[in-house]
Amino acid sequence: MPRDILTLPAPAKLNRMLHITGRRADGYHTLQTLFQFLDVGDTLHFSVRDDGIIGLAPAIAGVPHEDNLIVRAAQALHAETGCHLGVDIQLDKCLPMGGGLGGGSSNAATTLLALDRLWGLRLSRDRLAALGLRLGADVPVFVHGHAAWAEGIGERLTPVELDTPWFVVLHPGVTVATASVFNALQLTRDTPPISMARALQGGAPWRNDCQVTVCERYPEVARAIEWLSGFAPTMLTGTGACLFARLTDERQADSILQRVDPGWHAFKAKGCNLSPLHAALGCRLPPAAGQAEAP
Ligand SMILES: C[C@](O)(CO)[C@H](O)COP(=O)(O)OP(=O)(O)OC[C@H]1O[C@@H](n2ccc(N)nc2=O)[C@H](O)[C@@H]1O
Ligand SMILES: Nc1ncnc2c1ncn2[C@@H]1O[C@H](COP(=O)(O)OP(=O)(O)OP(=O)(O)O)[C@@H](O)[C@H]1O
Repeated sequence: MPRDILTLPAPAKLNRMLHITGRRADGYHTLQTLFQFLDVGDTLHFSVRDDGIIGLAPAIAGVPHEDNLIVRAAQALHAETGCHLGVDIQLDKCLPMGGGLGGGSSNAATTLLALDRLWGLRLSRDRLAALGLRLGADVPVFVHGHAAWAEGIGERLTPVELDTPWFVVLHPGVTVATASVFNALQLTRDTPPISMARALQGGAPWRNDCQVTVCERYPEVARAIEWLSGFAPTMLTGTGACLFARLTDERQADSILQRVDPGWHAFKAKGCNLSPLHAALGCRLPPAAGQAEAP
């Protein structure tokens, strides 16, 4: 008898603002960022198996099985709990890789939450987030599932309520390696820390400290930002290459999408304060510490 299949989303995230405030001894950069989810993303289908094998299909071109964050998340649960169950996972990949939308991290978080449920592990969200942090700096926010003010390397999270506009997200067709941006000599990495309240109340304009460096190295990103800024305020997410414009309504998004350069890939999406993953799992919103309108 085939087992039941659990189907869950792995949404994208945006960094609505991103400040780099320093660099730790281990090379990782300390950030202050506002994370928000989008109502679009990848989809994963899970089916438990008894033999401990972790199957994933289709493979992602250029990412060996053992390096895939989905497989690494499942293996991390095996190591943490001694569980001997396995799983077959089917991945419907929609999000661009290395786009600053956190697709790999989101895939990992969805796997952690799905297998926690399917394997009957009952680990706390904090423990799953700590496991996830070893896989990537963005995994904890996807595990906790609420829009958040993040500090540290992105793991110290405070839930917030942000405005939930429509966005156009544009991928300018170039791949940006996160590590190369963080290693750039000219990167701004000394932005003075601000309080969460000040960020949320618009006391400092929302910007992304990686944007200048990424635009210098990738002229196509600069060209795309200039084009999209002609319609609405536009910013890089994460270390790029994707950018997003915050719109007044869905019709404006549709109108922009009709004019996008054929060499670029763009889609519309709505901001969400509760992750679509947690909505699918039936989780309630935790109380938010702060509320904001984009300044
Ligand atoms: C910039 C953000 O997109 C903001 O959401 C994320 O912090 C990036 O998170 P991520 O893609 O999950 O990054 P990781 O896979 O953890 O790290 C990739 C590489 O980026 C650099 N890195 C990453 C995050 C960080 N806070 N400081 C860093 O210096 C490190 O060289 C690291 O080896
Ligand atoms: N399941 C996965 N999905 C996507 N990328 C994966 C996956 N597993 C491993 N990777 C690797 O992780 C890299 C980063 O992928 P991801 O899509 O998370 O980047 P990103 O959108 O730039 O994320 P971030 O905003 O966190 O920097 C990919 O280039 C790929 O080599």
